[in-house]
Amino acid sequence: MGEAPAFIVNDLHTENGFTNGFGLKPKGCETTTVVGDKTFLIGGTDEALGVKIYDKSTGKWVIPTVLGKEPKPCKGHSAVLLNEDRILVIKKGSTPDDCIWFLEVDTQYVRDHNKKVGAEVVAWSKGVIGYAEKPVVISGPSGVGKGTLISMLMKEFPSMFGFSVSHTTRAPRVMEKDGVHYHYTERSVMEKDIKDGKFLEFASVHGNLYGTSIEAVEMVADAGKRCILDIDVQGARSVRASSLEAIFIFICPPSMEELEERLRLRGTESEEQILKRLRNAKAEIEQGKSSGIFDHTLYNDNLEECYENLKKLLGIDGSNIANQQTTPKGIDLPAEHSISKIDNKIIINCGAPEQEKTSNLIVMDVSSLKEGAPGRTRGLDVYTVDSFSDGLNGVSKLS
Ligand SMILES: Nc1nc2c(ncn2[C@@H]2O[C@H](COP(=O)(O)OP(=O)(O)O)[C@@H](O)[C@H]2O)c(=O)[nH]1
Ligand SMILES: Nc1ncnc2c1ncn2[C@@H]1O[C@H](COP(=O)(O)OP(=O)(O)O)[C@@H](O)[C@H]1O
Repeated sequence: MGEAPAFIVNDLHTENGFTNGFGLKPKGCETTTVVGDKTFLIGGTDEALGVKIYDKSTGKWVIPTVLGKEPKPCKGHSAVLLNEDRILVIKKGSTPDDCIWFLEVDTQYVRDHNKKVGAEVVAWSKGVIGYAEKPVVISGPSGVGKGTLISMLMKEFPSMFGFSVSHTTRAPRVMEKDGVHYHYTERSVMEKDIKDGKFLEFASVHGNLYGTSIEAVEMVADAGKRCILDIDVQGARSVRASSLEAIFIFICPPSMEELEERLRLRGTESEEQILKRLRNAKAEIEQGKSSGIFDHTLYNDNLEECYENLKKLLGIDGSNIANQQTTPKGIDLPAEHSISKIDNKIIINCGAPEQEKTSNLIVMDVSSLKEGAPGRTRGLDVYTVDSFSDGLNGVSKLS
């Protein structure tokens, strides 16, 4: 997902315009954005979304570029200039699950490559913007019960949470499945992927390499679920320093003796591995308590109590679960909307609010927009406000 789409253009330019179906005649659903001498006309056909450029200095239209066939075209999109090189196209998806998509167009690329046949729009991104809550990072020493608590959470709220499946060089345990518990991988392969920038974080833990790929986190986000990461303290530190905004929870054992007993009863490690894990546990607990990385510490003495406390932290405990959505809700974008930009905020005006709706303005804050994996954009903060009179400073913040 999120790959830049291939653009195959065959002899497009004719006297009358374009023969590939990208006439892009103004039909009310195209938008134009001016960058210097160039006017970028963004429009859709029944099959895809495309950009056509009018060059004022030559008085000519240049070859249109296909942005992509996803989301499936349907009426209603608009575009706004993000900065001098980028146009953000806001596009309504064709199904309620699609919510809003954003496609980022690298105008520099379109300008430079508009004469090429078979070019690719490199900086093309898309994303479903929804209410997905901040990812949850869970750390703690081996045997403390992280996996057990996460399984309970995923079992009770299967549509709310998604697990970030890490990569590791350690061998699978008897009951573990490749692609479910971990992606089991060769060290050389993982090291190359790390070099290629595919990992959000990685660390050497108990003698093996572990890492969270950007893809692992994005797959959960793309499914509209809240991402759970089970990673060690070093990994948590790296995520803290990354662009991923998360909640950091450290799980502590009631005592070292209890931790040892749990590890031994689990029966998944060799004696040598158990001793190594217990040695590492002391340092991990010290760092977990004092590093300032973690927002919360939970003691896992009684499992049920600890689980209830975890749910409380995540705002899904018994007292307010009735008000919680079990699936993230997307932001609805009406076909009729207007778009404008004020500083780092893009404001989508959805018209007068309907009775059951409480808000009519969607604000996309692009001030912390960051590049994600190739072809993706992350860090777009989206929230709604009821009207301009509310100001733009965080009423009903959604993500
Ligand atoms: N930094 C980092 N740590 C990870 C990752 N995945 C797992 N870990 C940590 O690696 C440690 C060992 O995990 P594992 O081999 O499954 O053993 P367990 O903790 O005893 O169940 C644990 O502290 C995990 O939290 C990852 O992607 N990144
Ligand atoms: N509160 C608890 N009391 C007793 N045993 C527990 C508790 N929490 C977890 N366990 C058990 O301890 C072992 C280690 O738990 P696990 O979830 O695998 O830890 P981690 O993922 O942190 O390494 C498992 O056998 C699990 O059933």
